[in-house]
Amino acid sequence: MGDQTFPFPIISFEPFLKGGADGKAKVAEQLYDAFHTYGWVYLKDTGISEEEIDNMFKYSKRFFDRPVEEKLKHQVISAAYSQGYTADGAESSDPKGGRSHKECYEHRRFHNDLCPVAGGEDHFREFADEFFQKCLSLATEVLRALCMVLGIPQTYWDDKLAKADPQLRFLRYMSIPKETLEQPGHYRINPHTDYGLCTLLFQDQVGGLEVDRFHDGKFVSATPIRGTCVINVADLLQRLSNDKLRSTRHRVMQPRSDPTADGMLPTRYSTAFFVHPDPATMIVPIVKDGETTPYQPVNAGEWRTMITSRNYGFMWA
Ligand SMILES: O=C(O)CCC(=O)C(=O)O
Ligand SMILES: [Fe+2]
Repeated sequence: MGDQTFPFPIISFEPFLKGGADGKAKVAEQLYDAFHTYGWVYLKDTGISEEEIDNMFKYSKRFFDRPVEEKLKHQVISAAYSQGYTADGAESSDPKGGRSHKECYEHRRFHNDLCPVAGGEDHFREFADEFFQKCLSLATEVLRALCMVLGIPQTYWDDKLAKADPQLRFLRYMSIPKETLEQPGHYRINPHTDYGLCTLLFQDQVGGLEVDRFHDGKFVSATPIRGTCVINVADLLQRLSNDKLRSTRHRVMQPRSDPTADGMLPTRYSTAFFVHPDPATMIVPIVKDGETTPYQPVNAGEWRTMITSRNYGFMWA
């Protein structure tokens, strides 16, 4: 299947942020349709500008350009506390043991001790706190929009997000030989679903992100579009919505458009914001009349620690 036509909806969020009741309802419907069909949407006019995104990537690059010994001082040390740096290949959600060639820096608003020291040379921590807040505001509005179509009160998320501890993840996919990625089991990031409520994703212009839109193993390119933020449903929202919203598999491969002249893949940067609710939240499926559910209620905090331990497992084995 070629993807000449862009395979995902691009939705302006402005009518939700600034419009009246009709505008809000329309955006909520559009989001619901996209999340129901694909689990995946491109949002524009999010309130986070192109300049702010460019600036965020500058901070990210400066962080990853630090010497590896320094980055390792901030290494993630516990699953309940997934905060800090993971080096190339250190995290993988592939049950078959696939290798993901990336480095990450996870920033959270609580338990911040592993963060690079506040006021450091480029004020990375202060910057990350600020960007985190912008992402949290946007995510809160997106989740509120979904209340309108899921038939739950607008206030539903208030207590679940007040003490929520989402995760802002800066990623760098280092430049590696194209040949390396062509070996079986090697990825920039292996196919996976995210495991919080939803994820905001900002990507640079390199490309390579792919999505299994209809859960049939046929991945299509989620091409970068400047100034947009990709939003995807993750496992907890799928459970909560009793499968009405789909947590969609995705991966990062070599960009389809490329092969580089010297056989090296270009460095790629992306930044994800994984929206996890307050760890005390119970995720109880919303089951409408006449429906059944395959899901038991789960505690969001235990769920997160369980999956984080699995993904980072061997670091602490
Ligand atoms: O880098 C990307 O575009 C995707 C990252 C991702 O899927 C993740 O970190 O869960
Ligand atoms: Fe992901």
